Amino acid sequence: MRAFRDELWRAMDGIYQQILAHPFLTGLTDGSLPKEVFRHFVLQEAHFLPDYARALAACAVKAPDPASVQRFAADAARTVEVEHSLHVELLNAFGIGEAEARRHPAPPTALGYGSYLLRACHLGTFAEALGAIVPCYWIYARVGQALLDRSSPDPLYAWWIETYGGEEYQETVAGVLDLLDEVAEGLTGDECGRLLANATTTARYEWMFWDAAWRREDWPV
Ligand SMILES: Cc1ncc(CO)c(N)n1
Repeated sequence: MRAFRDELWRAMDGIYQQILAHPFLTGLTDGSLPKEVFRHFVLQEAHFLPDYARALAACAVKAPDPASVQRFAADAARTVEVEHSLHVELLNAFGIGEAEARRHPAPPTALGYGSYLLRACHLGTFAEALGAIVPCYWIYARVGQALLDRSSPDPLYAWWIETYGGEEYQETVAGVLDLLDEVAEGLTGDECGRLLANATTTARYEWMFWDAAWRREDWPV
């Protein structure tokens, strides 16, 4: 029997290929990505990560067994503690204080993506929430892996690539994918369809998040 994860990946693969080809990511590996663009990406992350952590916590609330509750609660805590603190360091590297980052209103795509995740994880069933959250993990893990060999001549960009391409993150994601396959066994066709639709929306937002950083997107009015 084919694992359900293969079906989920098929729903995202076309979008993933466009992510890899995006000038943001090709610029990371050849080091040509302008610093102001990466700075904008970090600012978007500063706004997005707290919502992402809350969405993970909502998954913990709906998780069907104690081990899964622990997995999502731990990832929510890690998102707040590790990722946010790393990004605070990056913000400092760019001379953006935490207060300034908070003062800057969340740019449209970062706000839209975080709001969508919260909506999907709060209003959906556990399976629907999982559909929305899995691509966040999986696309970052695949992007990190794909960029790892080429890495980057820029130490800051190389650090970013190693964070997501590294073994620890890969193991975290492998655990979530095992859970996805397990959960999918008990779903109806309709539930699988809703899970996959959410995954596609998240994959689109992932592309949009990089593209928004590339354009240094802000509110037009
Ligand atoms: C936009 C975005 N998606 C996923 C992750 C994975 O942690 C992240 N840090 N940021």
